[in-house]
Amino acid sequence: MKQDIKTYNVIAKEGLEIFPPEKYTINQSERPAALLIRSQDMHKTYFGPNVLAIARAGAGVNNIPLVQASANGTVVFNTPGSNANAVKELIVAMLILANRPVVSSIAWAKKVVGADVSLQTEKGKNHFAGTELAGKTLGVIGLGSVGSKVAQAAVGLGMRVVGYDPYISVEHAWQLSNEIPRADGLSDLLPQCDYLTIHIPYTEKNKNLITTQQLDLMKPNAVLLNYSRWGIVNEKAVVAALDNGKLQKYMTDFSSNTIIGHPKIVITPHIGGTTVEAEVNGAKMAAQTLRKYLETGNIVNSVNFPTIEMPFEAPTRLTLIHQNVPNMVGRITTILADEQINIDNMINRSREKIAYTVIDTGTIAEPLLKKMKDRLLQIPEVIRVRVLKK
Ligand SMILES: NC(=O)c1ccc[n+]([C@@H]2O[C@H](COP(=O)([O-])OP(=O)(O)OC[C@H]3O[C@@H](n4cnc5c(N)ncnc54)[C@H](O)[C@@H]3O)[C@@H](O)[C@H]2O)c1
Ligand SMILES: O=C(O)[C@H](O)COP(=O)(O)O
Repeated sequence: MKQDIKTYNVIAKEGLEIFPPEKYTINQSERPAALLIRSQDMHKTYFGPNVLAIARAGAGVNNIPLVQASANGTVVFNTPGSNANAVKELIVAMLILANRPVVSSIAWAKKVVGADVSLQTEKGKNHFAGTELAGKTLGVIGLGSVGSKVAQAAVGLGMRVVGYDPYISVEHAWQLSNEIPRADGLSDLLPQCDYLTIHIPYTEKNKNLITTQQLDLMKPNAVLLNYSRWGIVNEKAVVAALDNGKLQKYMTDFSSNTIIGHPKIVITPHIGGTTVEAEVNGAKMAAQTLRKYLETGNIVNSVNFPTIEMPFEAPTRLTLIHQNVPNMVGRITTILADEQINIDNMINRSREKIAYTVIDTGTIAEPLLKKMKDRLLQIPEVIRVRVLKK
């Protein structure tokens, strides 16, 4: 039977083409096997326990109720790094726009007409003097896929860059040149910055990471950029800091009624990852990850399940999602032994409260397969059992 993939938001066709029509339908069923989304607010969008997986084409997963998904046995994926270059390029543009009056000078130049246009523009350009980035200090909070690229690009622009990420991955640390010192904490970083850019996920812990106390530590006249998420920066504190002249400018991808219309705030409409290339990258990565999970049970790039990659070589594969409690493997394998089923290969991994077991076996007759699945599902801690055939 074909499996249906339900999409929300604009998903690039290059991603949808990864699902062959002989195996999949797209948006054809009320009971989809999986969802392919971008920023759709899944806290407010019902998805039933039948949904095996949700793939987020993009980085941020704060739009997905992860605890509920894990309890359902729904694996959630994202596409790390798929839009990092797009965000990096926009940050470079915003850094330049912060102190070069490009937009206002273009608007002015449009209005200068007449025979002496060249003379008039030459005279008027003095009103549009800016300042340069080279030699200024950029602080980067979060040195993941986006932040590490932003930091490297800023070094290329001649900026002095200081990074802060107490949880940096080894992979991202390798991508940073040794010209980028790491700050020990925000109180070390903030007083150094002429520009501060934030590239971290929205989590309970990161909510209001930048508020009055942190803004007070910043250099007078600094520029703050938030292309991470609404809520990481306290907007009321930012408006106060702009109004009392402490902060020069706030540039963000996230609009709200608190900041709209403020003369020192520049808002872009959440376009950080909105490039043709990033949308194609994200859609393809999400679709490939989903197909891998649906067809082999293997899990990569999940944000709520452990990574498991076991070559699918045997005729039958059982995948079990269960609570991470002692003796689960013992109870599962006892049932298989009872039913005289020989295990070819097996793997078990856990992540916080969830565990995942993959078992490969020879060919099993349908009635026995059904009996075994029913017995496995009777273990109270087992959330989901799938049977995959090669
Ligand atoms: N504006 C956009 O369109 C757009 C596009 C892509 C990503 N984003 C946002 O940017 C975030 C980061 O994206 P990414 O791809 O770089 O993710 P990532 O997971 O690769 O990197 C995030 C980094 O932040 C670090 N971090 C977490 N909490 C921190 C804290 N309190 N202080 C310092 N570092 C901290 C992590 O250790 C990690 O290295 C996403 O979660 C998303 O919300 C926005
Ligand atoms: O987290 C992300 O990847 C970005 O915020 C992009 O979101 P979008 O897919 O809705 O453009």
